[in-house]
Amino acid sequence: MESSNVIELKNIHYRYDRDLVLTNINLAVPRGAFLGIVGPNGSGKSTMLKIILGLQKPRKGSVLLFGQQQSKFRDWERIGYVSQKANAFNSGFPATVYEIVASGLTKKAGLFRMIGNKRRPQIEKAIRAVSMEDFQDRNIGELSGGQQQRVFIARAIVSEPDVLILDEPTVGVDSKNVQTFYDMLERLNKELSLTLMLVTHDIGTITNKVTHVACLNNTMHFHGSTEDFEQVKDSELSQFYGHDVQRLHHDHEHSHEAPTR
Ligand SMILES: Nc1ncnc2c1ncn2[C@@H]1O[C@H](COP(=O)(O)OP(=O)(O)OP(=O)(O)O)[C@@H](O)[C@H]1O
Repeated sequence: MESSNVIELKNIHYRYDRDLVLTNINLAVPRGAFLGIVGPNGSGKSTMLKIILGLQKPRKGSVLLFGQQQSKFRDWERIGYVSQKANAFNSGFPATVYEIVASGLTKKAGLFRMIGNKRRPQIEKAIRAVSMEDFQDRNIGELSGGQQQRVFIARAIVSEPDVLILDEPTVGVDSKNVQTFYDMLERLNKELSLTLMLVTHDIGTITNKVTHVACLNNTMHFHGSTEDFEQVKDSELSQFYGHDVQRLHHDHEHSHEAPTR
């Protein structure tokens, strides 16, 4: 039977040149989880994602994907990825939303290979999943940063992966749309049973969305369920970040409290 963890890192060490960027990293992502990875700038978050994706090779430790050693793993279409700064198009970029999403089906062949009409329902389903159906024929460069990011998520899920990995997807999303963006991710996680792994600085916004949290600062300071994360004291978090952090609490958290009188 396949492992219940879709991704596992065991005792990972990584350095680019001199200093260790990642030390003794252990992480297990259960099937169906929505994991938020937080940490200060330069703490190794993107590097950890690149190791999972096989783009960087760790000095020490092992990576398991769906229970299989990464070196033997071939089903890369099961893992969708949207990199940082994926949405940096200028207004003249000559491709429509539909074409960009369709290109997710021909990753090896490049952006503009023609795709037959029989794939149309699959492409339209991915566009609907990110609520961009009204913009299907628009040029990508004419959309806001947040809308472009949705299109890149549709491109990453059009091949129906089991896991979607996102590196800071709310960069370029204006603050009033961040919440609806996370609502959409929560919907993808629940309705499509898509395991989500997301690097973010929005620690306050994510704690009422994600099921698991990982706090990384070269080593793994915390990794566990959101309920357990709620028990981590704010003072410990500030210590780990090196500055004050604001953490919003669950909306429902106080509604269960007994009235004081
Ligand atoms: N290609 C590279 N060559 C050398 N050092 C690198 C390279 N990429 C990243 N680093 C260094 O590795 C460390 C971790 O970088 P990484 O991008 O993984 O951090 P991050 O947590 O994703 O940061 P941010 O939140 O700023 O995106 C940083 O000190 C960075 O300067």
